[in-house]
Amino acid sequence: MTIQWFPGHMAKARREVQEKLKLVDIIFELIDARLPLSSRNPMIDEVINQKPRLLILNKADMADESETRKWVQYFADQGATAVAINSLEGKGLQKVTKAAQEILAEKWERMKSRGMKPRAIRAMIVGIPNVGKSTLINRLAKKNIAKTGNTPGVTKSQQWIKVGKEIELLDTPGILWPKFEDQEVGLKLAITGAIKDAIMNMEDLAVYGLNFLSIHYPERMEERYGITFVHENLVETFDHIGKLRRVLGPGGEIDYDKVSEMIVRDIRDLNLGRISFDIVDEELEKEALAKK
Ligand SMILES: Nc1nc2c(ncn2[C@@H]2O[C@H](COP(=O)(O)OP(=O)(O)OP(=O)(O)O)[C@@H](O)[C@H]2O)c(=O)[nH]1
Repeated sequence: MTIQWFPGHMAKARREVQEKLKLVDIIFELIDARLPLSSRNPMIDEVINQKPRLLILNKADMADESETRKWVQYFADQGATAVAINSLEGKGLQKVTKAAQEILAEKWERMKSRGMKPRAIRAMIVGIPNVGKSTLINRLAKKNIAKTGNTPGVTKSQQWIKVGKEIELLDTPGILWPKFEDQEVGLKLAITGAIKDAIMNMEDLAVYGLNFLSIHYPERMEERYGITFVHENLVETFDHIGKLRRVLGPGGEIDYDKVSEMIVRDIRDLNLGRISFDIVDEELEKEALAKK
């Protein structure tokens, strides 16, 4: 689904999330495990305004496991709880309930001490488009209540989905816009398929992907494309990959558009293995530099 995020749409999306905030005890902020920073809404802290939150790193099956572990620790160091899951196959979902209970444990104790009856934790899922909100809701509901790819902004009455005895989840997620301001973030979102290809140049994406691989995963690049770096003259690199993978036009010439598409597809289809595009050490370096 493509959403054009005009200022009016952003204001509306924000208002919709904030209206529902009153109904819930906790926000499940869904992010892409391959992009734990780039796939967050830039104004999320302001939007949810101190509401307790659990960070859920979805699509962990596609991310580099060692990076995901580091990201969970990174967030823990910042005092935030994060869990990694795979909504598509329903893996790790029990961590969501457990973490939500831990985050709200004190509040629940206080409620109990005031003689209030224990009740289920009320939660809502919030995240940028395509991050897997509907898939997770369906998984948690164990049946298809929320349709995948549903249209935002369609008014319907709120329904609560029971997730075991412990959690009640709003059936419609909050959809917020991704980060636009940073070109590299845009490339990361596009290469993982979070934003639509129509607005991205495939060649730019392929070149970004190859450069990223050469820095972070050179051995995988070597295995698939027989090279570990991107030649200064891009044509040489594309010629090499095109010949090796036989991506040729009708006259036997290299078809550069097809080579670009193939590289992007290879990355998205995990033909180069599980890749994380936000790298913890890079972020820590940036933070250290900013403090200087
Ligand atoms: N591999 C993998 N794919 C997933 C996972 N979760 C969701 N997906 C896929 O990601 C795509 C987007 O999932 P949706 O659930 O429609 O995402 P959404 O956030 O509801 O998207 P919008 O309706 O656009 O806001 C679908 O193709 C899902 O199958 C996951 O944990 N692993």
